[in-house]
Amino acid sequence: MYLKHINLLNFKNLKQCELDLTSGINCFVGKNGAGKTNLLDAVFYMSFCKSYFNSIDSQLIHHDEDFFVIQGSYVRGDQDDQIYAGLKRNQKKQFKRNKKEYTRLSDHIGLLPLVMISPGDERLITEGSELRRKYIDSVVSQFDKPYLDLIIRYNRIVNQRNVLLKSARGNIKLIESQLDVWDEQLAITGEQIFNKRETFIKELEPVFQKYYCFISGGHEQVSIIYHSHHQKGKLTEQLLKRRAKDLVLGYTSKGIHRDDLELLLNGYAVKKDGSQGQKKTFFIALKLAQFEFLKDFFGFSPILLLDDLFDKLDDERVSSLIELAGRDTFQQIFITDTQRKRLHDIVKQTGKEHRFFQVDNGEINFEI
Ligand SMILES: Nc1ncnc2c1ncn2[C@@H]1O[C@H](COP(=O)(O)OP(=O)(O)OP(=O)(O)O)[C@@H](O)[C@H]1O
Repeated sequence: MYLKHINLLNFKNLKQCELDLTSGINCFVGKNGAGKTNLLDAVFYMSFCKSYFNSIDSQLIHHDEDFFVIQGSYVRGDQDDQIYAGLKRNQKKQFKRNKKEYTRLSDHIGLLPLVMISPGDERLITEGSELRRKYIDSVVSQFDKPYLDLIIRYNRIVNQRNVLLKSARGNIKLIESQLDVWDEQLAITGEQIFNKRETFIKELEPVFQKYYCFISGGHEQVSIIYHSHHQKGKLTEQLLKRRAKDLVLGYTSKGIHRDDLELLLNGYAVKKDGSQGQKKTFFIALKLAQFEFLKDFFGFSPILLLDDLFDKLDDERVSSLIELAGRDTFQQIFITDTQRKRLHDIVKQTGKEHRFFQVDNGEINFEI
C-alpha cells in the first residue's frame, strides 16, 4: 500500500500543492518552519481523520482562508483508493473514500495503516501517564476494533461514577448501592481492557528491545513494565477500600484509567537518566516496534513518516537507522530534514527508489 498522489489546499501553511510520490522514499528538505512537517501531518490526516499535532481541526485551515482540502490517491494491492478530507470553518468535516462519505470515521481507521515518528514523541517518555495510555490505545485500536468501544464504555462508566461521587456531597450512605453497581461495571470492563493491554505490551517489548539494541549497537538494556491496579487483586475490593477517599476527591482513583508504563534504560528511568540521544533512540525503537506489529497484523507495510529523525543521534545510530530503512520491511517512507546533503547521503545508502522535494515557505516543488 502506498500514497501515489497528494493534493492540498489551504492545509496549515501549504496553500496549494500537488505531488506525485514514489512508493519508495520521499524526502522533504527545507528551512525551519517551511512546511515539511505540515505535509507529513496531511498524510497522517488521511489515515487517522485527524492531525497528529493539533486536536482542533479548524486550526489546520490556513490562517487567511475558510477551508482546507486534502486529497490522496492510494494504491492498495490491485485497487486504487481516493481519499478526500475537507473542512469549512464552523462546519462538520467531510471525510470520503471513493466519493462515499463515512458515517463513522472509526470505520476508516486501519484502512491505511501508518506510523509517524516525530521529535515530539519524546513526550511519551517525559510527560505524564495519560500520554502513554493514549499511545497504547491508539495502537491497539488500529488492529482490535472492539477495543475502542471498550475504552469508550469504560470512560463513560468512570465519568458517571465521578458524577455520582460529587452528587453525594460527602454523604456515602446516599450513593452506596449505586456505587456497588458502577464498581462492578468498572471492574468488568477494566479487566477486559487490562487483558488486551497486557498482551499487547508483552508482545511489543521484545520487538522494541530488538530495535533499540540494533540502533544503539547493543550496549544498553531497555525494558517496558506495565503497571495496573488490576495486577493488585480484585478491583471491586480496591474500589471499596478507597470509597471514602474517592468521595473526598470527587473522582475514581483506581482502575485502568490510572495505568502506566515504566520505561527503563539499564534499570533506571529513561526519563531521568537518559541522554537526549538515548531518549530519541527509545521512542524511535518503540515506534518501529509498533510498525512491525502493525505490519504483521495487516500483512503489508504501513506508511512510515519520519520527521526530523537524525538530529541528536550519533553517526553509528544514524547508520543503523539507514540500514533499517533500506530493509524490505519498510515500503513507502516520508522523511523531512533541514540538511539536504545529509539526507541525500543517507537516502542514497539505502539503495531504495527516492524522490526529493524542496519546501520553501509553504510551497513544495519536486526536484529533478
Ligand atoms: N493554520 C495555519 N495557517 C498558516 N500557517 C500555519 C498554520 N499552522 C501552522 N502554520 C505555519 O506552519 C509553519 C510550520 O511548518 P512546519 O511545522 O511544517 O515546519 P517544518 O518545515 O517542519 O520546520 P522545522 O524544520 O522547524 O521542523 C509555521 O511557520 C507556522 O506558522
